[in-house]
Amino acid sequence: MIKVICAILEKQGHVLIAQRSKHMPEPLQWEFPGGKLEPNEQEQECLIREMQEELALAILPVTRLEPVVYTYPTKTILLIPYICRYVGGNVKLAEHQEYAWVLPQDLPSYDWCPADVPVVAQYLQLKQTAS
Ligand SMILES: Nc1nc2c([nH]c(=O)n2[C@@H]2O[C@H](COP(=O)(O)OP(=O)(O)OP(=O)(O)O)[C@@H](O)[C@H]2O)c(=O)[nH]1
Repeated sequence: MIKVICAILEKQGHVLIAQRSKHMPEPLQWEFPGGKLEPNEQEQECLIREMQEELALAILPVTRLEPVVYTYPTKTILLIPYICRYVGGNVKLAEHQEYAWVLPQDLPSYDWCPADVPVVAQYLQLKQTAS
């Protein structure tokens, strides 16, 4: 099973989401940015590296959410989300087609990678409980 770490990056009440390019698996679907855990890498370390490589952003992982297992036709992934704090930088896209800073309540209206749908639900549930 492939472990994928993704960031729910919060900044000023908005959350960063990214659209996969048409050349990537799951083309044009939206995701929480991140990537595959490399051998001998800690989850938080992976996320910090991926956010720098893919978006030129410095972040700090804060809260680990419940991982989601999802089976695509050719692979099974374990998607591990972290709520993250923005530290610095301006978004510079290296791989994605598009990005957006969106209000939490608008998250469900995007065309998500299927593995992310329960992550969005979990995040909104957590926000509701916290407020
Ligand atoms: N980064 C990220 N990947 C996700 C999410 N949801 C989801 O299903 N994935 C899947 O997890 C897999 C690994 O993500 P990745 O960004 O490192 O993968 P990739 O296939 O583009 O990388 P690669 O070309 O280096 O193998 C992809 O198949 C991607 O579609 C998500 O929210 N964030």
